[in-house]
Amino acid sequence: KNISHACELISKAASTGAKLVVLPECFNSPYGVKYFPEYAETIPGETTNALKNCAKQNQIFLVGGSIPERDESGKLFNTSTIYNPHGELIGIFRKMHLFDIDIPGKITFKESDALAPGNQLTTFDISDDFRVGLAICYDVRFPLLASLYSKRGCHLLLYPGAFNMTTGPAHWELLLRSRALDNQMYVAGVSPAHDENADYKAWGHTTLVDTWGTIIGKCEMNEEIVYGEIDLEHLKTVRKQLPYLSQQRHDVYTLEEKKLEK
Ligand SMILES: NC(=O)CC(=O)C(=O)O
Repeated sequence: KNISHACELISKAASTGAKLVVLPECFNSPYGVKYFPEYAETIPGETTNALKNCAKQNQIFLVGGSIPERDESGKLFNTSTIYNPHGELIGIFRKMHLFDIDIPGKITFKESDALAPGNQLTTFDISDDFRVGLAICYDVRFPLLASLYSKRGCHLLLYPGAFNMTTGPAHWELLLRSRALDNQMYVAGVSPAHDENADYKAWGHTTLVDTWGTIIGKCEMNEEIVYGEIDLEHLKTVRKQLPYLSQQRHDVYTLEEKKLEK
């Protein structure tokens, strides 16, 4: 049901002219450690086959939020898949920082009880001068990861993510706007809608922020498609007027990406 609903909404977004569509974290399953083994799929599998067809039929770039993935060795990951308008799988990203937190009386979550972390950054190009980077939810709290994407030349950073009713109101928007300003990039956080009957109650509030840190697309807690324009001229103008990305003191400090095994 979730997969076919996602495909309906993807087609709806594409029919209004969307060229890139992004789904939320864990859009095909409940979000919770006990659910991951039950709902995990291989790639290719039922969900990714449907997404592939959806991207092709609608001739769009599609970022398939995330799904619980089971790899060939049996390990589980929180994984996002990316398709081009021909329906080809052009990349995957596995959540790098697992959501292990304990706020007594509010929320305790330990993704690492079920999942393994990914070790690799993932970018894809929409055109010669438009590069997109991808990370998932808790990854937004790690500014060095976003800076590495900036170093790789990204213009837009996507975070399929499901914050909750404790951390969502406090941090979701602030983090998305911070990552946008840190790196003078467009940033989108794409959340499942709030479901009062779910074990994990998502904060919702899908949000798109521009290079200046302004929110240019947003919804509340209910299900909604959020639309936005990525204006690369605006990005260039802001970076020219406020050139702090090129004013970093790499003679004093530096950031290095390490290449690890998958
Ligand atoms: N669900 C997450 O991965 C992260 C989250 O809710 C938070 O950082 O807060």
